[in-house]
Amino acid sequence: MRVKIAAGNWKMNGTASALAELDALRDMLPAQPPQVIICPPAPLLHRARELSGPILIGAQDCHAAPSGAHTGDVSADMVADSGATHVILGHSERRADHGETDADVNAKVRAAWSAGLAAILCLGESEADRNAGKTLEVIGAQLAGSLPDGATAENTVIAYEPIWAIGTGNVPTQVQIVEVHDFLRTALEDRFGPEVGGGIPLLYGGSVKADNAAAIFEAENVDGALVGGASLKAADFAPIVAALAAS
Ligand SMILES: O=C(CO)COP(=O)(O)O
Repeated sequence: MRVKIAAGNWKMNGTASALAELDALRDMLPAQPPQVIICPPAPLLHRARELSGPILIGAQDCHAAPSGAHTGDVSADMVADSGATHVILGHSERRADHGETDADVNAKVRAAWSAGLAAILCLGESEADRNAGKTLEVIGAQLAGSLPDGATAENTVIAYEPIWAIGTGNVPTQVQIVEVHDFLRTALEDRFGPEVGGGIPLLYGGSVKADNAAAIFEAENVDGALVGGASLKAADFAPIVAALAAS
């Protein structure tokens, strides 16, 4: 059985006072929680890990190089040294804001694996791609280009995040979610074999809230969610964690 994962991406939100939400979330976890991962901004990683208890901590990016003259960047080793176990890579906001290509993301995933981190690899089509009927083509190319050989169920999580659904309240239909997740599952099984490809968790991300989470988690190949806005407050995120636990 695949691991279920509720991951929260705080993006560029939160200073030290926001860690009270992490503390509160710990107390709101269900008796049999899924894997819960909170990804705060980099300056909070150490302190987040100190108080997160059973909640795992992830970063939102890492550099592909192990060290060197890269002002402002953070290496995968530094992320691991903070106590984090995961790193989000290839998020559409980084692809847009920092011009990250599939090749860049591929190199970052390899750096993450070398540091012992699991990569949460994000893929997603734009609204124009979808309207042009190119969703699966775009997702397939991103998967092939961004995910290196060597992926396993332990070192990789894939998050499908349609760009037009992020922060907009526009959630895809269940049919659209199922189509992409089934496509990703088949692509992973074709490339890595049924055991490895069948074991890599697939998350949905984009406007997941307490009131739509349970329906999204019904799909066979949806193993959890990568949540932005609704992960910032424990009171908003805890019901999503509970819905996943009950799914
Ligand atoms: O981008 C996301 C998570 O990485 C999704 O963000 P929202 O949940 O705010 O739409």
